[in-house]
Amino acid sequence: MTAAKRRAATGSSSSSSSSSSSNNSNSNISSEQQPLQQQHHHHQHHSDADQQAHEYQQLLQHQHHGHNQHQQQQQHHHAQQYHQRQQQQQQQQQQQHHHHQHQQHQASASASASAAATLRDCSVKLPLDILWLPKSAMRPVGADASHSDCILVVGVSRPKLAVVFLTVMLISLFLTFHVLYDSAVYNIQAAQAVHERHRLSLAASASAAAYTASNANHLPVFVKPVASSNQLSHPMVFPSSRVHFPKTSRRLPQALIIGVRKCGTRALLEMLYLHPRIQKAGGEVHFFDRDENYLRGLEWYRKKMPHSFRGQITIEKSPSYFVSPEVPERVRAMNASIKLLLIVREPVTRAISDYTQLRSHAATAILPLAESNAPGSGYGAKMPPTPGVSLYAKLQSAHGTYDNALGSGAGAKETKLRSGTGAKRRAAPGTVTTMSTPTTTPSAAQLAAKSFEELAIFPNGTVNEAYRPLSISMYHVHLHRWLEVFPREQLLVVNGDRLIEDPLSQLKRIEAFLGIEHRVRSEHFYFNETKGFYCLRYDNGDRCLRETKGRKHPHVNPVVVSRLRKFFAEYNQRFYELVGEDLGWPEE
Ligand SMILES: Nc1ncnc2c1ncn2[C@@H]1O[C@H](COP(=O)(O)OS(=O)(=O)O)[C@@H](OP(=O)(O)O)[C@H]1O
Repeated sequence: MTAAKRRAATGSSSSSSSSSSSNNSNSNISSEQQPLQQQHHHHQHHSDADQQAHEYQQLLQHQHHGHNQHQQQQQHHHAQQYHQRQQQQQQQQQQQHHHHQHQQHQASASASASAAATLRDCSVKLPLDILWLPKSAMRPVGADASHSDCILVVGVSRPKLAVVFLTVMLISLFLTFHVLYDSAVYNIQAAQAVHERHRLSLAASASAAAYTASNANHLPVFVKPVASSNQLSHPMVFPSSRVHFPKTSRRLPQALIIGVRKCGTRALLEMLYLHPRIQKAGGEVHFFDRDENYLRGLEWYRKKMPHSFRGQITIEKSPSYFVSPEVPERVRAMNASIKLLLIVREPVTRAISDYTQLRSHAATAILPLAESNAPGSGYGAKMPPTPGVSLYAKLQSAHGTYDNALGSGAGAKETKLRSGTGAKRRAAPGTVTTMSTPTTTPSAAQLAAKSFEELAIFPNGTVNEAYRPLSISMYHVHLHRWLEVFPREQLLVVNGDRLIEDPLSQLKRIEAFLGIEHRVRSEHFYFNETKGFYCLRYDNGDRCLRETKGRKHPHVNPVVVSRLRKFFAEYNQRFYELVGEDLGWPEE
């Protein structure tokens, strides 16, 4: 279209050069001469504007038939006469001042004429030409049924440039929309967070007042009343209507569940997560107890943490922290004021739970080296442990391989990461593994066949204290190392047996210990008869812990249980002394 316009714009100059070709178009002369004659008569009644429009029409028609017109002009000089008449008529009509309708025609025709003039100047400047033209400037192919007087003409002279132009426009639009959308979503989230904090502060003040009034003289042991100012130490709503939007980020944990394995560490974390001020790491990170993780540095650890708002507490749990000697110092190096949660259970029950888990994964487990390496402590051994070998040394020797023996959860992950050879080490059922003591180490199948009684008690009746499920239950040995590094006030002992029976009592203690308001309520729990445990109730549904939590334990001979309880009585006393609380575990 633009090319056609260009031709129209340069029509007058090209007319002479096209005269030779027009000579070959004599057949068209009479047919085009007639309209010119008709125009001659017609123009006597037309305004100056109409004449300009016709002039422009002729220019456009000239795009297609210019050579014919010029031939016509050359042969009959009609065009010259026509222009002379036009000039005369213009003068007459200017003097007569035509009525308003004709002035409108004049305006549109002038625009068309100026557009035609502009074509000569601007046709190469922009890839897009947009023009309003009088409809008479077009020659419709078929019958014209429309009633409008003007048409919009868009021409693209440089399609590639036009495409680039449009693409840039679209990208700009998209980016603008994206920024607006992000900002809207962020504002909504921020407003919700501010609202939630405001609600929390109101609830905290109300509950603090009520609590002080009714329970001032009945504070439970180890629970410190928490000042409300401490509960919301980072106000985010400013006095004016200006709001400081809270920002989420990954933060290093301010509290750790350090163990003990099989005492309810997962249940505890999930229950705490009911509290809006608690954020939890998804899995067990094992940062402090695995050198390959620890060497990756704190930034690696931080990136394993969930996003949290300022004022929320991030908690991670890795039960093996409790029994790993290097961990307390490493934790203190990260945060000397971190809060530690230690959940314990009656030691023999815990050992049986541990055995149950090991047995259920026996197909992928190996025997703890401690049992085969410790003098006289192998499965085939009939002798009791050598006197003089310290319990701690035995625990150390048992440590590395015990974790490899675990089939799932922390143990499974540890098998892969710590040894890197877990798969190779797995013994096929019925075969003997080729570990350091191949002749005495039983296969997984043999392991699975061993009863708890056989593993825990030697035939001579002495306790196999190097048996890992038992050695982990000697809580005071491990806790001693922690209390050498951290003050007692920084550690809370959670009663795992009570957590099973009455979760709320333990959660209230923990909320107070962490300095957060009481938000976990009895409505958050319901007892699931099928599972035999409390399950969690959320706004969007109920959830029990998976089947690996709350397994049915095998029947253990009561004589063995009694024997073990007597054995642990002394250790338990030492533990009570360390924590300053008697947990009342049975002694036989
Ligand atoms: N509410 C609820 N639901 C299910 N299970 C519960 C619950 N509360 C505590 N427990 C006890 O948690 C025991 C598993 O402890 P852990 O989560 O610490 O195990 S692990 O070390 O992480 O493998 C698990 O031990 P087992 O009973 O031997 O399976 C449970 O007794």
